[in-house]
This record gives sequence, C-alpha cells and structure tokens, in this order.
Amino acid sequence: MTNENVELSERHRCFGGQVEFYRHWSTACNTPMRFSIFLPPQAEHGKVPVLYWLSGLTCTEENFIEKSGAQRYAAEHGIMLVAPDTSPRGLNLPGEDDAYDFGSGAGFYLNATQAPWNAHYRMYDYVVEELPALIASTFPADVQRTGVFGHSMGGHGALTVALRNPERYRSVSAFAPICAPSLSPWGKKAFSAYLGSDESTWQKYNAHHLVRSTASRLPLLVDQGTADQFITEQLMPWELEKACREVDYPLTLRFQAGFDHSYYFISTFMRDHLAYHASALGVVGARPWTVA
Ligand SMILES: N[C@@H](CCC(=O)N[C@@H](CSC=O)C(=O)NCC(=O)O)C(=O)O
Repeated sequence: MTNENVELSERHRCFGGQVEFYRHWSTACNTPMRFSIFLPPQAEHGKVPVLYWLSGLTCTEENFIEKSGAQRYAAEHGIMLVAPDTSPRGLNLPGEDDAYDFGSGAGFYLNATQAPWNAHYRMYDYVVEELPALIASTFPADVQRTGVFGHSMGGHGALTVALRNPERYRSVSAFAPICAPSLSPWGKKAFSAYLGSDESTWQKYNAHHLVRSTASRLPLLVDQGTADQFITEQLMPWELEKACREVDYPLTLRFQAGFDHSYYFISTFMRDHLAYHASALGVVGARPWTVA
C-alpha cells in the first residue's frame, strides 16, 4: 500500500489472491466511502486488467464480493475486481434512511444537482473519476484495460458510465439493469429528488436514451431473468432492445428462463460475464484455478 488516504479494514485469502475492504476520504462525495477489491494471484507479478462492479439498491461494497462467486473466474483470468458502495452514508440528510430505494444504498450513479443531495451524492464522478484514479495509484491496475458491469441499479450505472465514456471502458455488461430509469418508479423517485423536475436533465442517465445519442459502438451484454419480479415495472429491457435496434447499436440481450432478480441468478452467469470481459480486455487464455 502506498496511498495513505486508503485504510484497510479487512483482508481474506481467496482463490490464490486476496479480498480486501477499504475506507477512504472521497472528495467527490465529501464524506468517507468504502469499496471492496479482489486482487487476483497475477497481481503479485505486475499490472492486471480491472473490472468495476456496480451493485443494486440496498447493497454495500459487500454483497457482490460475498455472493457473486466472481473471484474464482477473476483468478482464472487474472482480472482485478473493484466493488464500491452504492451511496454515501451517515450524513443525517432528511429522508436519507427512510426507504430502500432512495438515499442510503440508492445513489443511482449520478451527480445530484438538488439540495441537500448535491453536497454528497456525486456517485457518477466518484465511480468514473475518483475511484479509478485511487485504484490506479494504489493497486497494480492496468487502466488501459478497464471494464464495468453491474446489477439492477448498478446495471443502469454500468451501462450509463460506459455509454458516456467509451474511451475509459473497453467492456461493459449488466445483469437485469434498469434500462429506462426515467420511465420506472425507482428511477422517477430518485431522479426527481436528485436531479429535479426538469426531465431533460435526466437523459444523460438513461441507457435507452444514450444508445440513441452516442456515436460509439461499445458492445453491450445484458442477461435478464424471465421470472424477475421487477422486469415489467422497473427494468424494461425491451426499451433498451428497441433503442438499440433503432440505431443499430450492438446489444446481446439474453433472456434466461426462470431466473429471478437475485444473486442466485447473478452467480449462475458470472462465469460468462468474466469470460466476456476477459476477451474484450485482451486476456489471453484462462488458467483454471487449483489449490497449489
Ligand atoms: N428490498 C427490496 C428490493 C431489494 C433488492 O432486490 N435489491 C437488489 C437490487 S434491486 C435493484 O437495484 C439486491 O441486489 N439486493 C441485495 C442482495 O444481496 O440480494 C424489496 O424487498 O423489494
């Protein structure tokens, strides 16, 4: 560790590498933030590609690293995983902890413009700029080979940060993303409070709008369970499908029969997503992980 700004709180041996939890001061959010990281065994010998995971509503930096099973595949491909918390916390803002879909655990990966949220809820800047800079200065990350993926609210986050910054991300995928937050109850509630009532300001956080307006063609991989309880009201994968078809944007949308919205679904297809990112990030060959 060379960065005094980051404080290690936990370390666990895992698949030949290390799972670690950190806390640090965030300038973007003007409060301490937390993230988890998996350092694959290959990181002991040099720089490795880095893949950011953006979690969904109610999650902290722990859910993904504890429940997704991604470390096995990241160890095989030699990919670093980084999973930030989903919002600032403990700020005593009015309504901050009143609902699972707003405030704590529901940062929506945007920069709030409305008081009092705009003083801290700047998750877009945090995820796109501040955290990658901190990771690059602290860990052996090959920043030229950066990918991003996520789930639900975090799937929305992954799609929107990648669509807006194709020069920063070489790969993007999502599990059951909120594809059109401006049309969904979760999105309307959050965007109204964080961004205000002028819906034109919401568009830069709408994946189905961004695919229509970007010139880039970074391919999208999306898995969606057909038994997901949120598919119709909140996620609306067909809005993304329609937008991609209209502008000939490259989308692989896989409907997975019988899967719900949970980490049981995510862990089932995690191997596919790691292989997808490994290929796009230029990883040559996977080394099956075995106990030495
Ligand atoms: N509590 C709510 C729904 C909470 C939920 O399903 N959260 C998902 C993400 S949903 C979209 O962003 C999640 O990842 N939960 C954490 C976990 O470990 O499963 C309700 O009960 O309706």
